[in-house]
Amino acid sequence: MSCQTRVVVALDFEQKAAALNLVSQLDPALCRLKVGKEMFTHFGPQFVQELQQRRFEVFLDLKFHDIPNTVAKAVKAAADLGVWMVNVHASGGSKMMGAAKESLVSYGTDKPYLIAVTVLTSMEQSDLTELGINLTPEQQVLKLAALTKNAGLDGVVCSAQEATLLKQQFGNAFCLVTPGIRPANASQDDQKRVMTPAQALAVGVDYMVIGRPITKAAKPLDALDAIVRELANA
Ligand SMILES: O=c1ccn([C@@H]2O[C@H](COP(=O)(O)O)[C@@H](O)[C@H]2O)c(=O)[nH]1
Repeated sequence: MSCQTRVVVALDFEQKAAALNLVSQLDPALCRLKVGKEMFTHFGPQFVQELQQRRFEVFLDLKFHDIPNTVAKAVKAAADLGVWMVNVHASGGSKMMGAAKESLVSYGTDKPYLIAVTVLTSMEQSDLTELGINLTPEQQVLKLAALTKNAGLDGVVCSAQEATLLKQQFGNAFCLVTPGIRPANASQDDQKRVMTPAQALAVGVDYMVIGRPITKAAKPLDALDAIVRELANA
């Protein structure tokens, strides 16, 4: 996998025109795009289709978390939309994840990657404690990743800080998708478990989701280029 295609640009914009202005300057051979709750709620499946018509592979980041039947149907709808990757919350449990996986069987090799969110990268120890979880973020990620692996999903969303442990435990084919990527000196914003692109590459991350360091930069293309160069030189 080339270093460039590890980058998934998170399109979190209020205005579709602003998102498309950035997209029109991007090369689908060099990055993928992520559509999350904000833009999907504003602009719906049609926006995903517009990106796909521009030849981008899309990660639909809606983090489904509901009863098994509902999640299975939502995941199937994402597959019908032709997305490259879709996700659910691992904390929805094995039955929910198993139903999601089952809903993709009929798509054969055309199915999207199905991954599960472990512990959000914006969360730290105190956030888990507040929820009554008396484990470290790393222990909780490991627990939810094991559940995900046993349910037969393709991988997890985690932070790059857990990548070494997860690759050791579950092997290289278990896909690790990591938000919380911040170039050195960039603002962390609300992210807590962060790493730089070069550090994330070194610990074996498969895909890096990067939003504000690119989309809020004065020159977004220069910011993306700098990240791509950092990865190429790592
Ligand atoms: O644990 C998670 C899961 C998803 N996200 C999403 O990734 C991007 C990150 O954007 P930045 O601007 O680079 O912080 C965003 O769309 C989140 O919804 C995450 O950050 N952490």
